[in-house]
Amino acid sequence: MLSVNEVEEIILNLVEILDVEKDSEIVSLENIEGRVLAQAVKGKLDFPHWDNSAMDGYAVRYADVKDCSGDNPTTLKVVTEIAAGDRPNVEIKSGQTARIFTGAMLPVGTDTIVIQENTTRKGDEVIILSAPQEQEFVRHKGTFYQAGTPILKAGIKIGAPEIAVLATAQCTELSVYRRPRVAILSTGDELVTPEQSLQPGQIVDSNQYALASFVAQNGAIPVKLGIVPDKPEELKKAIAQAIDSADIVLSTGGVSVGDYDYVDRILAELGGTLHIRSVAVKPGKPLTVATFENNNCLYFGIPGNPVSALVSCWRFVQPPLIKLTGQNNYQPRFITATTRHDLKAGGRRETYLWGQLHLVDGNYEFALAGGSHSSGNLINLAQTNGLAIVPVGENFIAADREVVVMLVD
Ligand SMILES: Nc1nc2c(c(=O)[nH]1)N[C@H]1C(S)=C(S)[C@@H](COP(=O)(O)OP(=O)(O)OC[C@H]3O[C@@H](n4cnc5c(N)ncnc54)[C@H](O)[C@@H]3O)O[C@H]1N2
Ligand code: MOO
Ligand SMILES: [Mg+2]
Repeated sequence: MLSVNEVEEIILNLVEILDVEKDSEIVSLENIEGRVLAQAVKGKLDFPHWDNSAMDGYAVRYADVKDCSGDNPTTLKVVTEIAAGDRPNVEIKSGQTARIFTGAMLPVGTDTIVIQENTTRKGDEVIILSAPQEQEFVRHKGTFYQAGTPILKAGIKIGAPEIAVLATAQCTELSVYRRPRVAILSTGDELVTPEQSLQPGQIVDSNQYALASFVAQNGAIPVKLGIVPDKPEELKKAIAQAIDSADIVLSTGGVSVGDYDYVDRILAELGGTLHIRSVAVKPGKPLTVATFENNNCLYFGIPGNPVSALVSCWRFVQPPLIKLTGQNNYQPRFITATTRHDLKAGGRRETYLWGQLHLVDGNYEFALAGGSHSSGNLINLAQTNGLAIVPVGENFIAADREVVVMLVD
C-alpha cells in the first residue's frame, strides 16, 4: 500500500496549473474577498503619497531645534496650521514652525515633527522643550511602497489586509482565477437527505453537506449532485455527468471491497486512469484517485465513513484543491504539540486522531476528542482543529510527549 507522503505527491503532480489567460476573470474590489490573484498587481502611486506627519505636534526645521532641552528651550513662531487633507501653501523658514496634525502633509522647509507633548504653546509661539531625532515622526513619500513595483504577488488569496492594499493603490478591477467547480455525490442505497424520515437500516447523507462546506471554505464552487443509489448503471451515468461538469469530483462511498462498492470499476469502464486505490492511513484507507484524458478532471473516490471522508478531504483533497484555485501556498501545515492524552494506533497505517489544539503559555497542547475514534463516529469530530499523527511503526504516544499535529480549518 502506498504511504501518505507518496499519495500526497502523486496527487499534487496530477493537478494542472491554471492558465493565467484562460482561467481568469476580472472582478471589482467590492467582490474580490476570498479570490486568488491571477496576476501580480502594480500600483501607480507611491505610498505614502507624500511626506506626512505621524503625530499631532509641530513641523520644524531640525537645525532649529537640535540643541534645545528643558533648560535650553527654543521658541518658534507658528505661521500656519495644517490639518490632514490640507495642502500647505507656506514655506517654513528658520525660526518658524507649522502646527500640524497626524496624516497632514509636511510643509516645504520642514523635515522633523516635534510631538505636542514636548512643547508649550504661548499665543502664536511655541516653546520646544526637548530635541527630537532628525526626521522624527515623518512618514516619507514612497518609503512604504514605490509606484510601479509589484504591490501584491500573483497566487495570493485576498482577505482584509490585501483589500486594504488594493483600495489604497486605487486598484478597483483585478484579474483573479476562476473558482474551480467541485462536483459532490454521495453513493449508497442506505442514504436519505436530512429532511427525509429515516427507515430502519437507513442513514442520513451527512457527507454531501460536509464536503460542500469543505469545498466552499477552500474557495471553490461546490456542485451538489445528491444521492446516487448503488446501482451500477445509475452510478455510471451520474459519475459520467459529474466528470463532464467539474474540475474535481468528490464521491463518497463504494470504494472498499464490498459487493456494492462499484466506483473503481465504473471509473475504469469510463476510461479513467486509476492512480491510487488505497493509502496506508487510518481513517481513510480506501481512496481512489483517477484522471480522464478527455476532460481535465481529477476524481476522488472517498470512503463513505463520515470521519474517513473528512479526514481524506483534509489530508488528500485540500492541498490539490487549493493548488487548483491558483494559490502558491497549498502545502498542509503541521506543528509539534504536547499531547494531553495517550494516543493509540495500530502501527500499520499512519494514524490520524482528531481533537483540539490549545495554545498554553506559548506551547501547543493537543486534546484528543473524547468518545469513540471510530470512523463512523462523526459526533465527536465537531470542533476539530487538529489531527494528531501517529506514524507507521508506532502504536503509542504517551500523554505529555510531543506529537506532530496537522492543522485543520
Ligand atoms: N472487508 C473489508 N471491509 C472494509 C474495509 C476493508 O479493507 N475490508 N475497509 C473499511 C474501511 S477502512 C472503510 S473507510 C470503509 C469504506 O467503505 P466505502 O467507501 O466502500 O463506503 P460504503 O461501503 O458505501 O459505506 C461505508 C460506511 O459509511 C456510511 N456512509 C456512506 N456514505 C455516507 C454518507 N454520504 N453520509 C454518511 N454516511 C455514509 C455507510 O452507511 C457505511 O456505514 O469500508 C470498510 N470496510
Ligand atoms: O480507513 Mo477506514 O476510513 O479506517 O474507516
Ligand atoms: Mg463499502
